[in-house]
Amino acid sequence: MSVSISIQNVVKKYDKTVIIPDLSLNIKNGEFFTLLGPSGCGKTTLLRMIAGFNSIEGGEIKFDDAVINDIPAHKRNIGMVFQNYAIFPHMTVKENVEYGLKLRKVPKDEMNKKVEDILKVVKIDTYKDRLPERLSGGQQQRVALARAIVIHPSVLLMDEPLSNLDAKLRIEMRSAIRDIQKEVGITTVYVTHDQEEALAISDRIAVMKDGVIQQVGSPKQIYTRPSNVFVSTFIGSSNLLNAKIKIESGKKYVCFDDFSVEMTNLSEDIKDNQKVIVSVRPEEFSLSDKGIKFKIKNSTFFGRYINYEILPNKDLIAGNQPYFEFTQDLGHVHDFFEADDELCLSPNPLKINVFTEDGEKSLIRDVKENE
Ligand SMILES: Nc1ncnc2c1ncn2[C@@H]1O[C@H](COP(=O)(O)OP(=O)(O)OP(=O)(O)O)[C@@H](O)[C@H]1O
Repeated sequence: MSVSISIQNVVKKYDKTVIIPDLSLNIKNGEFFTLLGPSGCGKTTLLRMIAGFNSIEGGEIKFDDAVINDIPAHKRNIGMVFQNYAIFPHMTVKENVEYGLKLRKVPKDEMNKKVEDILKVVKIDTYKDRLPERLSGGQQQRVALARAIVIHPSVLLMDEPLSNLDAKLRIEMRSAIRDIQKEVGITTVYVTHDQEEALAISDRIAVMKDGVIQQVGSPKQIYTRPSNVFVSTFIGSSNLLNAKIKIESGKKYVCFDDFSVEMTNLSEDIKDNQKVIVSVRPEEFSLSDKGIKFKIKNSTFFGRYINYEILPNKDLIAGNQPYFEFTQDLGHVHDFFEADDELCLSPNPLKINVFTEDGEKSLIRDVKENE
């Protein structure tokens, strides 16, 4: 039986070093939930706390209503899939998948049926008598997945399961994993530092930094309405511009040098003259007669679109990004810009995000840190 996971005020320390100071999170039953963040932010540490491989120095973790802090890993009924497939090399595919059921002393007929079924679900039934050395990386990861889910775990935990696969196979496997998870319906916690993978695979994502959750939301919420500058730059690319708020006759504007755009979704408490950071995604700019002036530094042709590295007036550059980006879809475009060309770009006021000067808080109405 799949369960919900409630994590309340958990603390993780290694000796005196605090890795997770105080973290709370609720994961719904059947949900595909991803922990996303840069290397060292504590994703694996948290996953191992849920699994029971790491001690918990404060707070509690519950599966449904039961506190599991002191329940040993082998009694938590979890399935795990790791980056290095961790399947037994001397056993066939079928034997690997049977392993957990044999440990649980499942009767032979029932075991055979379960193994046959799961091998079909993960689409490796035709290789069932092969040894792992004769399987591709993707097929080996399917075996690891089958072995994890055949025992009907309450929770499936996956730690960077696609890291060892090449780019094309990663894309193929991430949709396979998503389909399989939906079919079996097991609550899944997935760890990755790959933001594109997280966007493609998850129902919800928690973005972490230094052991602290920055935002929880659906991929769309996190991408379109990040709750702070860190999330906005960690997920996808964002151009960060210094700007100032102008309020005139009840209308609110974001001003960049001599160009301004009216915004209708800024929060109520925003002040006239307030300094802000505006984050604009490369696809949220459009060419315009009036706009922010940029100079082309470089371009990269991707076939379907072209990506320009561009630079504005240096007073507008917030943070230390070496260049800005502007993406042009090539569907209707025939002329390309060259290095040193100048252009005016207008940001789309419905799409851009506005943050406090310190980058910590969104100033867009109704942006939530936790949904
Ligand atoms: N056994 C340990 N003893 C001491 N410190 C540890 C231990 N395991 C992890 N850490 C530290 O805890 C922090 C978080 O590590 P963790 O592996 O959870 O990060 P992560 O977000 O999963 O990173 P990655 O994406 O690189 O795997 C790091 O600073 C790491 O050095």
